[in-house]
Amino acid sequence: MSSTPDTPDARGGDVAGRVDPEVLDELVAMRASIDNIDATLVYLLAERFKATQRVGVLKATHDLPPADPARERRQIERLKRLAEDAQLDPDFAEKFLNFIIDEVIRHHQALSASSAEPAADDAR
Ligand SMILES: O=C(O)C(=O)C[C@]1(C(=O)O)C=C[C@@H](O)C=C1
Repeated sequence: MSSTPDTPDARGGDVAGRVDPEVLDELVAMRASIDNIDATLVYLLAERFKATQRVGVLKATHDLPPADPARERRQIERLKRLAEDAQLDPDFAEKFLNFIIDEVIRHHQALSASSAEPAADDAR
């Protein structure tokens, strides 16, 4: 099942039987941690998209442009500084944020387009 992390009998997957038990133990422990981190990322992204969905509705309702490049620049500079402090590659942080923002802008554009469509009753 996709939401089930590795079970003990699936320990190590491809490398089980090919490495020392201590190495396998560490690999399995690190994979358990990775499973938790990936789950957290999914929850965090879900919350972020809930917030941006609401922003998209506000923008569509009040005729605001889907993208705000100045806000994006400030966010990217801020996250690059945070990434450096956290020893994460700042270029990767920038690419990751841009990937998410591009998706958000697509959602905003779709909302604006659908709110600009005349309602069925108005199409006479
Ligand atoms: O803050 C906004 O205005 C948003 O629409 C959110 C967001 C983002 O995902 O961070 C997305 C698009 C904008 O260009 C800027 C930022």
